[in-house]
Amino acid sequence: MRPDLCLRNAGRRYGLRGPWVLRGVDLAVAPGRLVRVEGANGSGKSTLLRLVAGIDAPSEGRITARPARTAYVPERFPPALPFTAAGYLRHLGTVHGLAREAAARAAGEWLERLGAAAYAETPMARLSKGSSQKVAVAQALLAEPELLVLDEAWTGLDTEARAELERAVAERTAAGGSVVFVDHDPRRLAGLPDATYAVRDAGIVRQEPSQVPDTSGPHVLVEVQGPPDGRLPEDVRRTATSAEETGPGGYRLCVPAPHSDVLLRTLLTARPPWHVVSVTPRTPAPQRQR
Ligand SMILES: Nc1ncnc2c1ncn2[C@@H]1O[C@H](COP(=O)(O)OP(=O)(O)OP(=O)(O)O)[C@@H](O)[C@H]1O
Repeated sequence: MRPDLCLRNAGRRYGLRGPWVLRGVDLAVAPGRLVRVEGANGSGKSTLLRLVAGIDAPSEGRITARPARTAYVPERFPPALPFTAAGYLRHLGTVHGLAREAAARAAGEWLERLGAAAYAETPMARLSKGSSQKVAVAQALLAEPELLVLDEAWTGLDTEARAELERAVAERTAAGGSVVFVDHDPRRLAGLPDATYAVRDAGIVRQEPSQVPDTSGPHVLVEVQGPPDGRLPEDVRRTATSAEETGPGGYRLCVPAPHSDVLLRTLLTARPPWHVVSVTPRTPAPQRQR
């Protein structure tokens, strides 16, 4: 099992005498964990994420056990690169260690998943802001990162691509990857993070988990049947907003719609596999998030 990524007494300031943006930060991120970072404008969220991702080094303290396959979506992506979208992704794929063919395949798959296949051969400098953001997201997902760091990565994406990125996050954590993210929308992945930290006064403060799970946004109800003494897989318990026992080995799960694919795959590939009795949208249908 991969060790936790750890920040130990980490501090960062810009310039030799600049004020400390972060100081004395201790943070551990375990495999498979989803961590949200929040805080006021200019509090140091991006600084913390750059340290976690290894884009920037701490001015003091240490960071240990960052996985080799770490990927990062920056808050601002440089779009004026001398590549086409697919060319850039193929290049990044090989930088991330993929063979050329695997990089080309992954580039195509992610452009397709994010709804940007039509722009594959468009020069990066000519992409719209939204398409450019899709490329920024695709480059991070290409090589199945063990640590994925997302700084406002949803900003600028259309509704479908936002949902796809939520699915990709669920896939990463289900596969044992860690995800650390900042998003201005408090509903983003609501109810799913294993921990939330607020950046405040140059430190981080762990936030208490909300007592009431956030059930806003589209959900689906999944009825499943396992062996009579079957325990729901841990990943399924974490992904579901609620799990009501309906009989020996039977459960009615309520799950945020973007995570239903991953939840179903986890159940169907469990040993022994679970039987999925029904999958229905939760009614009354909540308002679609815009
Ligand atoms: N490269 C840099 N050089 C100098 N100062 C910087 C640099 N990057 C960030 N800062 C300063 O560090 C502080 C924290 O910035 P940071 O971008 O980490 O905060 P943030 O919480 O992500 O902000 P926002 O919510 O506005 O994106 C700010 O005062 C900012 O001006």
